[in-house]
Amino acid sequence: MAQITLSKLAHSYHPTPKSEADFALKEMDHVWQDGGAYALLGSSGCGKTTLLNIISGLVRPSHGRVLFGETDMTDAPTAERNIAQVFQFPVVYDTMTVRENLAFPLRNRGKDAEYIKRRVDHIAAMIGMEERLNHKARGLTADAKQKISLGRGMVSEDVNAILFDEPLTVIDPHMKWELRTQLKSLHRDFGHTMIYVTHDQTEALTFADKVVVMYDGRVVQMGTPQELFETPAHTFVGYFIGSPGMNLLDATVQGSEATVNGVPVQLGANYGSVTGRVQIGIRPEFVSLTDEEGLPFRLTRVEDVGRHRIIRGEVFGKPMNLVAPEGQPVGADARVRFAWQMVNVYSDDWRVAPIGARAA
Ligand SMILES: Nc1ncnc2c1ncn2[C@@H]1O[C@H](COP(=O)(O)OP(=O)(O)OP(=O)(O)O)[C@@H](O)[C@H]1O
Repeated sequence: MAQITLSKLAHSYHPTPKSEADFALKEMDHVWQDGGAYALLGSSGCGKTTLLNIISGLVRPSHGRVLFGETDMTDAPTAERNIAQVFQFPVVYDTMTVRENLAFPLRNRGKDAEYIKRRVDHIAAMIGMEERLNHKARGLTADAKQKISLGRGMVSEDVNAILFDEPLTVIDPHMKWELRTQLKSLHRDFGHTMIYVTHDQTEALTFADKVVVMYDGRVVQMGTPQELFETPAHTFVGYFIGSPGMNLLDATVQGSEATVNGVPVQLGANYGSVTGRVQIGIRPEFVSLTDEEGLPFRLTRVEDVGRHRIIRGEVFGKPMNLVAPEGQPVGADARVRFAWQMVNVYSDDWRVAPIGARAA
């Protein structure tokens, strides 16, 4: 197993890239810790698959280096990298049995028959295929085949990393939950470095210790689920993580006070003088309705979602959602106020770090 370092890594599929827009991956420097469970999250086309394929060696980066531990692997072929990769759709050998498919990576690495049998039996139990080990893969359903692909990805104990590219897309919802739990326990037992690509934030947040959010070819934040929730580093993280996402309002900020359309809003820290396009961000969980001072709120809709309600509306024409306890009355001329410790400040979409504590 190995720590993976991406050093000044960038990738363009154009032979002669002319501007940033020609890069599927913009320059990045990141270290993926040995043994970490990472989820790579972002909308379609943001570069997730490109990044995985660069780590596994299927794509050679046009710029920068990839290191495993201290070893430069940028030009090493896939076979030398000792990485297992599971794709969105099954890759199985139809003429082989389930057992032969699962054993394939171990045979390739010259493991002995007894070890192979033990590992294959163990993995077959994890993916619920013990009964079908001697069946040919041909004729199995797509979801059974995908379980074999997953099993084959997990069968080697000594891989540098296991990369999963939306592996549960074709799996039925109940089995999805079960397999995700299995992956998590596999990670606990063997401590493989795992990188798991998904569009789905629930999948990402339940699987990973660290969630890596990509937007437009960049990693915009690498953090724990709590960090992504409390201090989104970019407005995209605020919007993408959470349901509903973070509320954003244009503002001016001076010291520990923001002003939104002339109305003052307290902040939890001192930000000095912030320039650029300044916005304040607040999660719906930290917004409440008030009869006292606050920002004027125009209600548009109330959704009952089990134990709480999502109250949707507007503040100065901009969307403002809040999560409220079940049954909370909403007045026609309500105001909203924010838990000021939980307000974040953004300049040109990036979070601004406070420069000190708020003045008493
Ligand atoms: N082989 C290729 N040749 C040219 N452009 C490509 C190639 N593969 C991907 N791209 C482009 O690179 C960008 C990033 O694509 P990538 O597949 O890495 O994104 P993704 O986040 O994995 O998307 P998805 O979630 O839809 O799979 C996209 O603009 C895509 O069109």
